[in-house]
Amino acid sequence: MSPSLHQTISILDVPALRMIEQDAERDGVDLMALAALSIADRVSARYPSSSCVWIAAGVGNNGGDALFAAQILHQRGFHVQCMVMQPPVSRRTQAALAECETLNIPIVRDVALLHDLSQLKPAPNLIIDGLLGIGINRAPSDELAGLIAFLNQMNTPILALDVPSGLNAETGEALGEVIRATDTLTFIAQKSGLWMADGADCAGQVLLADLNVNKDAYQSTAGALNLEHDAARIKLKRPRNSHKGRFGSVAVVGGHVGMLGAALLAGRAALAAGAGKVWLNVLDERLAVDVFAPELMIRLANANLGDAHALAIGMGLGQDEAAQLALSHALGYHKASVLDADALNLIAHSPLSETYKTTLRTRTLPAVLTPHPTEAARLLKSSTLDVQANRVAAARRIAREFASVVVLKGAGTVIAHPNGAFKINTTGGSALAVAGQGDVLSGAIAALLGMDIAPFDAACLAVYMHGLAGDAYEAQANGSIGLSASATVPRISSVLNQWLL
Ligand SMILES: NC(=O)C1=CN([C@@H]2O[C@H](COP(=O)(O)OP(=O)(O)OC[C@H]3O[C@@H](n4cnc5c(N)ncnc54)[C@H](O)[C@@H]3O)[C@@H](O)[C@H]2O)[C@@H](O)CC1
Ligand SMILES: [K+]
Repeated sequence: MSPSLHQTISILDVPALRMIEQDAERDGVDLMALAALSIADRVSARYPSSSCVWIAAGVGNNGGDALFAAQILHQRGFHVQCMVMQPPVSRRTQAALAECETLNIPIVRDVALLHDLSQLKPAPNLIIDGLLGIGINRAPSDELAGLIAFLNQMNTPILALDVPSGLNAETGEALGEVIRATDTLTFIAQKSGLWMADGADCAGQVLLADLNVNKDAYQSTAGALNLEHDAARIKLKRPRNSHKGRFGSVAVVGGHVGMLGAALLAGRAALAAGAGKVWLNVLDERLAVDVFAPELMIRLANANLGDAHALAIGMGLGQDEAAQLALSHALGYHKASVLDADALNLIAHSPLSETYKTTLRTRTLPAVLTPHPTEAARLLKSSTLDVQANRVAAARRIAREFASVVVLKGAGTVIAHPNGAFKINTTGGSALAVAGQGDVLSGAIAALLGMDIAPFDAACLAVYMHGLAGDAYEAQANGSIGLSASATVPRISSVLNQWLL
């Protein structure tokens, strides 16, 4: 999707959407009519009125949106074919169906007839999915699942209404068979499930029809999409009259025997993201120089860290006693810090675990923790499945419990602030799902922290830029395979420079 830049696009949860629905009803605002008009306008803008549109409607108000849109499209001359497998339970949807009947819009009511329908000519140019919206509360029944599977295999663009049917709007979890949409036209506000977990693959291009609802009074979840960031841009702009001392310095603490690569990647990424100076404080004493990045200054893990503005701790750190001492040493400096990998594992489970937690909780400047789902599960003493089942809730809980900014990586990276605010990232894809990308991201976050960008902003911006680097690769390579973490490093500089133009 390409939401307009430099504005906050808020995410609402289902209770907030329900409140809006009730308030609109009380005030006599017909949101369903507005939704139907926005659907019809979207279709009219993309397809000539000679097009054939199949419209699948469910028993709830999602089906009502679809059936009222069917009427408008029919009146505009589109060749409309509705599918209503079960009698509507929603009063408005019942009324919409009755009006479709009055207008003699063809309606298929028996799933067994679908096979015949697939033989119909003309074939559809577009399928509109109004089967299930935010009211889904169980996996689609066999009959519904059959219809969803049938529509998915039609090889026809699908416009999902509000949410692809079968998807949990908040968690992004597919509850069973789920519509794989080309586009999703979502109403009133963004939903987190459209951007994460299965939603990242099922929602397609996400478009927002806000139905003119003023959402200020309903921001219960304090969530938003992670887009570009004007405040950080000001900090990153470089006057001609500059010197390296103005751009902050970073120390990477990690790189135990056999795991030096992680520290090297983080260090190189910090340089690529604009850090003025970067040290590698490593546990493997044998590393004298990075011949591919000789500007990295190498010293031992327990060396003085007082000269660094920001620390990246944990990349290839290991978990032995030396690693624990290095973590204690680094945390003792109370610098702006990003903690990843083994630093997180040691915080979750080690003899010094409670000490580390207390240090994090008593910091004046929150640290940034960057767990992947399994590391998040260790921090929460739960399971990876539980974390993935509600990524926003997991990220917010870690942020609260550890008084830290949290970057929960994965499809739909969640950035959570200890005060409950969160963002869901809108860039990046499977190109970044390879070894070493976490080290690159941590290095980039540390570079921004070193420039005195606030932890939550630094995390949001680095995640966004890292995702853009992945997207640029996918566009260039026509696919997501083959981007190494090392090759991502120079792309971080490219996207930052382009963004600062
Ligand atoms: N919230 C709002 O203010 C607005 C909502 N609108 C639409 O209304 C939708 C929400 O309407 P509803 O609350 O009626 O919810 P849905 O249209 O999602 O449907 C809920 C109904 O489906 C049933 N159901 C749930 N899971 C099922 C399953 N797996 N298989 C079969 N049936 C299942 C439920 O028992 C309930 O009867 C939104 O997604 C949106 O499309 C729009 O009209 C615009 C305004
Ligand atoms: K839907």
